[in-house]
Amino acid sequence: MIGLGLIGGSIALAIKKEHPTCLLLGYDIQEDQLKMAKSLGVIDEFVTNIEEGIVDADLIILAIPVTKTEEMIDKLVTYKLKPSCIVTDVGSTKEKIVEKAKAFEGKDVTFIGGHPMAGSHKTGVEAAKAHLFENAFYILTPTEDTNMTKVIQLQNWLKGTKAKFIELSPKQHDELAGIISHFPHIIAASLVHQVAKIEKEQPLLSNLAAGGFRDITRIASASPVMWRDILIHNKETLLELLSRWQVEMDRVKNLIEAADDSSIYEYFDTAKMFRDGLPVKQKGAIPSFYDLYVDVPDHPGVISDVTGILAREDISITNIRILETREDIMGVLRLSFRSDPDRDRALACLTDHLYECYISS
Ligand SMILES: NC(=O)C1=CN([C@@H]2O[C@H](COP(=O)(O)OP(=O)(O)OC[C@H]3O[C@@H](n4cnc5c(N)ncnc54)[C@H](O)[C@@H]3O)[C@@H](O)[C@H]2O)C=CC1
Ligand SMILES: O=C(O)C(=O)Cc1ccc(O)cc1
Repeated sequence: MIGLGLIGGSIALAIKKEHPTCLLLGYDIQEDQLKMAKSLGVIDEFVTNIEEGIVDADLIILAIPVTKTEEMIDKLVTYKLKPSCIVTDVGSTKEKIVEKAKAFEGKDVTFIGGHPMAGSHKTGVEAAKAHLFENAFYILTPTEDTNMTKVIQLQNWLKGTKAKFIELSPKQHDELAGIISHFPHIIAASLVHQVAKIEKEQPLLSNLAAGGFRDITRIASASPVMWRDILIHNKETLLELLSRWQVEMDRVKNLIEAADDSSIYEYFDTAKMFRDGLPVKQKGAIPSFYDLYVDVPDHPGVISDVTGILAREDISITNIRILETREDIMGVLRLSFRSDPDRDRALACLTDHLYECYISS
């Protein structure tokens, strides 16, 4: 595993769960992440020299920022890898990476681009969870020349993620991920900038910034290094989306200037209908889509504290499960709810009580 942050760590845990006898070696430019990964049992051993780690590897996973992934591919191409080795990545963009990986062609190495479509605004191996990708889509971008046996082998390595594998072309991936993931991160950061600027004249503002503002800007707390790289990689898609967004904002501006009440109502109503109809809310969706994960300290009474908070708010839990509790580290509670709004309310009130909560899709 090259890169032992949130995603590398989570994938390593998921692989180890399904393939307990494999030897999992880790490499990272931050030695403290490596030591932490080893002491948390995320990897078996770490190496401080990449070549030493990869020489015998059946599978190499790149879990580093996307521009660094390109640089790493340049480096790996110059090394002698084990015959039949699979190289994959987890980067949030695919076109540039898959293009770069064409350099493996003609060698006995298969590169398959990958992107687990779940995560969090947190970084670092301490935040890694084996169940992070459960029920999430995991996009693979094999090319026409990719041997399908290798794709199946890779899916088998990654089985413990419990993700749903789908295949897309790198171009389609970047367009879709641009719309539903990359662009919202720009909007979230820009909303925060707007508040930060106005706060200079209105110091009360950030104290008042609660509820909806916190919900919509959670992702602005994500890693600036990672998002800088994603914007650089997906430039064309994002510039196109920004142009469309400006048109959309002009439309809203006109509606407000004209105090056009029925059109303003329509604006919110059609957005609500579309959002409420997103697949996670369709009947028959897997109930675990309404799961909420809560980090809890490993001490007695914590479960009744969490359930008590929800009971006082009249929020019903349909299932509760304790995941991966080990001594001395945080445990994780998986709470299931009947609906998305119930889960949203639970997230808000548990966060108010200082519990770290996250949704894994
Ligand atoms: N954070 C998220 O929610 C998701 C992130 N991704 C992708 O996963 C990749 C990793 O992101 P995270 O794990 O979230 O970030 P992270 O910041 O938690 O971890 C990245 C790790 O890579 C290491 N690193 C950086 N450059 C390196 C290099 N040249 N060689 C070795 N190690 C290096 C860092 O020291 C760090 O430990 C990124 O490409 C990101 O686009 C994909 C899905 C979700
Ligand atoms: O925190 C969130 O909700 C995210 O959006 C996580 C995320 C970040 C990057 C990805 O490529 C995929 C998922």
